[in-house]
Amino acid sequence: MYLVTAEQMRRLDGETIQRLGIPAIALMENAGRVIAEEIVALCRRRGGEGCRSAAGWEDAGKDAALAGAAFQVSADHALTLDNAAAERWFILVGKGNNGGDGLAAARYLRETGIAVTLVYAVPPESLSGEAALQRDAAAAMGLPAVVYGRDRVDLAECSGILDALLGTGAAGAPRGAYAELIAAANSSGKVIVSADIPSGLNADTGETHEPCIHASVTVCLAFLKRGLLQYPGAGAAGHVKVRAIGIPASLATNIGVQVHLLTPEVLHAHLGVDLARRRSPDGHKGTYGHVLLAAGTLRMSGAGLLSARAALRAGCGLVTWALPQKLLPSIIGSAPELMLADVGSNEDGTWRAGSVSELLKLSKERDVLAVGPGLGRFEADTEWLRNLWEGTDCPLVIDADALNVLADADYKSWASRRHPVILTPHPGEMARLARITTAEVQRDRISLAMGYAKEHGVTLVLKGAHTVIATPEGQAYVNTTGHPGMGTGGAGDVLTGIISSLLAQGLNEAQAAAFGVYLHGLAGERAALQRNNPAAIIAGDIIEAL
Ligand SMILES: NC(=O)C1=CN([C@@H]2O[C@H](COP(=O)(O)OP(=O)(O)OC[C@H]3O[C@@H](n4cnc5c(N)ncnc54)[C@H](O)[C@@H]3O)[C@@H](O)[C@H]2O)[C@H](O)CC1
Ligand SMILES: [K+]
Repeated sequence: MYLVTAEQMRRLDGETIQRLGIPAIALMENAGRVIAEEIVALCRRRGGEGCRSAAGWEDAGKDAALAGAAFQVSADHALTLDNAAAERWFILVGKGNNGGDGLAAARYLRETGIAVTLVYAVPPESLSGEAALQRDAAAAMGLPAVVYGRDRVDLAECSGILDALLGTGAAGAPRGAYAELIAAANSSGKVIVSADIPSGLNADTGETHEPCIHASVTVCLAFLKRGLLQYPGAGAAGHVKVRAIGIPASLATNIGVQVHLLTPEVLHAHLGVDLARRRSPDGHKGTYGHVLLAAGTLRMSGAGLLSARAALRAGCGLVTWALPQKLLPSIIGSAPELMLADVGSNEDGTWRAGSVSELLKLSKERDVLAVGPGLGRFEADTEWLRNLWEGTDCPLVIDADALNVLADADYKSWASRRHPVILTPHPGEMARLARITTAEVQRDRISLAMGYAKEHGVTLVLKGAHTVIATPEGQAYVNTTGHPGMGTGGAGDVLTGIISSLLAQGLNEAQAAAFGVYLHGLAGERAALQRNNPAAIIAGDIIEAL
């Protein structure tokens, strides 16, 4: 599934209308219809109607077939509601096409028997184009209408509100009547369904203006808008339903949309990942790759252990953990499946810059080098990392403290590598890398990750809610697995282990980063189910759930 910006949506809209010749009003009709369907579905869930209607329809079909009927008259199930008379919806209508969608939805809702009242944010005469056609159709159908500011309206006097004030054409914070209606809708305490995006949301960045609708459901039209996956917008959108309105998905490829929702389908069809993870019957531990991990200090030995164990659980054949000598006594025996490589250490258990020659030697017979978890900082660490960057002939995964080393270096001047680099920063580490604040990182994670990956020629995994994976070629994937309970010490170390393991097994950098992030989140979800509470999980549980 594609994620688009408002600008890309305009182009897709234009292509459909101009190149395919589908009239704009047809798209708007489809939009109105699917919005109405989602409102009916919501009313059904609320009224406890469940699947009764669906079963009834099926039975009627069966009866007709048994009776040998030549034709069958049935209600439009998606727009049928048993308790319609109990529903009264306000439709908040803006001046643009978002308002037009709302007007179309109002007509469909009225047909189900739901009482609807149009609440115009602007005088209806100011609507134009397709929205004006919808205004006239609604008026011809006799739908009651009020104009905000001119007529009295109490938004609490309804069972639900459709927010069709502002969509992808909005610019800046809602003004005037729009702002007042949004504030009134939010404080009404009524369920709110947003058409396309919550009004007041920046469709691209996910920033919420003051005020912004807080929806229970957002019926997103045609393609997911990036802002619905980025916080705080993702929180304001509630449950997001993406519904087709007649714009072919293939157009997104034509106009060069490069951001995808990370689903099994995208992993398989777009990235070419073998989700079944078949292993060859005559494979052996050498077949599945060997990870070299440089991690851990006396104070943070657990980080290395978590990465190493996660790598093994994710399926690679062998893991060698290179670690400071002082750590050895406490680690020996704690993970018998691992191979340990003593690279010496300073008195206090920290890394020695001289360990680099040993690492370079070890890396020659390994398939991946992962550096950083629990590494700490040490003297001449920039030169140490530079040597690994320039001297290793295998993919490199850089995490945690090694990212901070990188942030201090002018690494764009380092020799280019034949093999890929994957960086896995959390927002704080990303801020140091990009030399901006964490708030600036979070403002538009997708654009930032895409820009950084392209500029620096790395595959970037920007962690956090909806982790973003960006490739140097300009593709990006936004993850949906995982939950806030995974914000726990060591979860990132586990991810580094998983990604490194997948690289060792022969996946390319985009596949390993995307599939690794996806699996990590899925394992976190499974661990939360096993524990009965997301907050209770610890990093080790994620490994065991893999
Ligand atoms: N993309 C599609 O294929 C389809 C989209 N549909 C819907 O159309 C909207 C986008 O419509 P557009 O007319 O471009 O813009 P809006 O309705 O979002 O609003 C523009 C309108 O609002 C006024 N305005 C803009 N910013 C503000 C502000 N900050 N405060 C107050 N007023 C503002 C301005 O005057 C403009 O006139 C999309 O989201 C879909 O819902 C189609 O209906 C189906 C096809
Ligand atoms: K809206």
